[in-house]
Amino acid sequence: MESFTAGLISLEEAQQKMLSQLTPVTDSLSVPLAEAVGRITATVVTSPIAVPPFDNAAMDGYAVRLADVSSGQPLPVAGKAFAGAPFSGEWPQGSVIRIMTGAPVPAGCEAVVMQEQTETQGEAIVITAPVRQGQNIRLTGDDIQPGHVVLQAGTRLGAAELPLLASLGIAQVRVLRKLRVAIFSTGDELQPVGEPLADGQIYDTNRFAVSLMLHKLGCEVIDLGIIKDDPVALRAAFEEADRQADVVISTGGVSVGEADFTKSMLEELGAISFWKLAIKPGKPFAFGRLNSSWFCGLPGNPVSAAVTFYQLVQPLLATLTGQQKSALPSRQKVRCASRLKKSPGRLDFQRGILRQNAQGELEVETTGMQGSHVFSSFAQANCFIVLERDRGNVEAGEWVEVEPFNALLEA
Ligand SMILES: Nc1nc2c(c(=O)[nH]1)N[C@H]1C(S)=C(S)[C@@H](COP(=O)(O)OP(=O)(O)OC[C@H]3O[C@@H](n4cnc5c(N)ncnc54)[C@H](O)[C@@H]3O)O[C@H]1N2
Ligand code: MOO
Ligand SMILES: [Mg+2]
Repeated sequence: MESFTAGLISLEEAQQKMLSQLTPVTDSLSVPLAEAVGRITATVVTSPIAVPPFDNAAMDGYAVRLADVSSGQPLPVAGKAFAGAPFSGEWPQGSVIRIMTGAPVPAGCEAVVMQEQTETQGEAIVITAPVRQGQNIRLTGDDIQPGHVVLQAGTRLGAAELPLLASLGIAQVRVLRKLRVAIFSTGDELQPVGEPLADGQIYDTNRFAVSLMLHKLGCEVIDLGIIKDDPVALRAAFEEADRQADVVISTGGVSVGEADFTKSMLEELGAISFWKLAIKPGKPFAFGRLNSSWFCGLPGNPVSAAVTFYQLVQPLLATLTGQQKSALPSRQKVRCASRLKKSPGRLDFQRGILRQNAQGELEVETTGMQGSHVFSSFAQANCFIVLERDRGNVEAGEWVEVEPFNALLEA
């Protein structure tokens, strides 16, 4: 292990230290379903009704009584039941009711026979297959009973959850207030996108990336812009961000250079929880507490900023909103089709393309240059290749762990 990586804390230790300090927000509001996409439930949601709300037919066919069927005689059709227009008349013994899928079954119905298992004889039908008690009847409440918990608190509402609530007639849902996240990037060299570049300047990638990911995660973003590498300006930005936000995220200036003031500012205005992790990229990530907000100092290199956002800020925000499903991504082992360069000492998040090879097996290939300033190879990737801290170079054909990107990084 390289000596200058010896004192770095592991990603797991950092995540544990960070997440164990957090208390989820509880302020909530009630919003209409159509405005709830991406929001997080503040309470459990229970069903006000049974689903299905009445016994109904699962097939187009005939509602029957078993005693009538056993006679084997042709059975006259005594009426019709449609979804939305139940049969309401008298149902004479020795007859059947024509019924459509979703229609309430008439009182006394013991089975629904699908029409393909019948033959018509004038005004009557003959059943051509055995009939079982209860067949093709969807019973009241067999999906959901009234009062049943359909969503836990801390559930992100998306295209599966919101239609479920709609199916229960729930028009409003109680959700957590949005987290307020203040962001700024630091660096004398940074220009906002859309401005011409002067000598020595580069475009501000990180604020754009961080803001975009925060919006995707349903946060309210307070964008404080680009802050110069100047302690006075930086202090003002820290204080303003702390006043306004639950979480403050800066990028850049978190290493040890002569224009890197982020860590000393955090020490001066708050308290550092940890700094410097055994991960690559993202080593100088800093986490701590300001007056009334949590602070994450992301490294300036754009891939480092994106990786630390993904691996640390994402679970932080999930925990602050009490989310049940862990935001920590899952990993799997696949064969690596490329040779990978790696020095022991840090857990490496290389960028890869996970795909099926000609034999139908999953394999991963590198996206090429892996420097923490090389955003182009990040943009081609669909997964991280996660290489253990002590591991050295990887030869083609070796097994590696991959972590497919979740929805945060996918289009
Ligand atoms: N002597 C050492 N030097 C460095 C170390 C170290 O351990 N010892 N760590 C290196 C690592 S690892 C990283 S990562 C970087 C982190 O640097 P900072 O967080 O201090 O960031 P800056 O110095 O401000 O910038 C680094 C790099 O990234 C560019 N940058 C910054 N902000 C943006 C932005 N918003 N958009 C696009 N690019 C940005 C900046 O121009 C620099 O090129 O430190 C290493 N050094
Ligand atoms: O940790 Mo730095 O992000 O290796 O480039
Ligand atoms: Mg620096």
